Amino acid sequence: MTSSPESGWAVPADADSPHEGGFRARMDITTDRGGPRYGEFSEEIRRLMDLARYACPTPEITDELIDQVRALNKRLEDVQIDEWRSPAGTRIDLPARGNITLPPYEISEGGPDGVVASVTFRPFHLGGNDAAHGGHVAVAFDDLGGMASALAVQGITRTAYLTVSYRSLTPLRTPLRMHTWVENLDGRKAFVKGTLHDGDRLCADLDALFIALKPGQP
Ligand SMILES: CCCCC/C=C\C/C=C\C/C=C\C/C=C\CCCC(=O)SCCNC(=O)CCNC(=O)[C@H](O)C(C)(C)COP(=O)(O)OP(=O)(O)OC[C@H]1O[C@@H](n2cnc3c(N)ncnc32)[C@H](O)[C@@H]1OP(=O)(O)O
Repeated sequence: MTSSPESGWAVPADADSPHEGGFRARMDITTDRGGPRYGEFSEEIRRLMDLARYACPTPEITDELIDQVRALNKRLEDVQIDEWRSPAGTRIDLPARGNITLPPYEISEGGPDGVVASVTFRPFHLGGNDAAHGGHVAVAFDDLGGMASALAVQGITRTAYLTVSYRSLTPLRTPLRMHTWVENLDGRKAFVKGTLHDGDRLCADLDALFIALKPGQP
């Protein structure tokens, strides 16, 4: 029997939710949701994705894995909550705020000169030829560009456009340096630039516009 893909999806926000338009009425930045070992849990999920990406199981092992993953999914279905209160995305003590859907990064600088982070694309971010998928590079730029603009406007911003130029292959399994900064702030518009380097080699650069949301703006 296959499980429905919708089961356990999208828990709607309730009356206690801090959600208000595109803003978080309360910035619920946490370091304790999911417990002290939540980072280890996230890392095991990434490892699962890495191993699954390159696995070639026998039909018998596929049968066995389906049962095991279904049991894990059933356990996770029991602890679903809305996006505003899940540890993934709000655990600022963990790589990429604990958000397992982002390429894991660790921020070393964040301020008026923008954001500097070490980003490591994992085996599951493979595009081809042992290099990162360009879409995943754009995801990292979107998040860290969004962070640079949020710092500059002191509020939540949304991507209006995002252009990535791929200058050379982006390696997997290698700590890379991503820098994003606001080049020009014009009212609600934050024009953001960014670079991604492997040592001295430029892998990609960013040209993006982020717009500060108005209070209550959906
Ligand atoms: C819970 C706590 C978590 C803890 C977090 C800890 C710290 C948090 C800190 C920071 C956050 C961290 C990271 C950030 C994370 C993620 C970033 C990812 C962001 C995204 O991934 S987000 C999804 C993709 N994104 C969309 O889904 C956008 C869909 N879209 C819209 O929502 C609207 O379209 C919007 C809002 C963009 C604008 O709409 P609007 O109505 O507000 O404004 P309007 O249209 O009037 O534009 C105002 C001025 O921008 C110009 N303008 C607009 N668009 C333009 C374009 N494309 N090109 C050139 N100019 C443009 C206009 O021409 C005008 O210019 P002017 O004022 O000069 O006339």
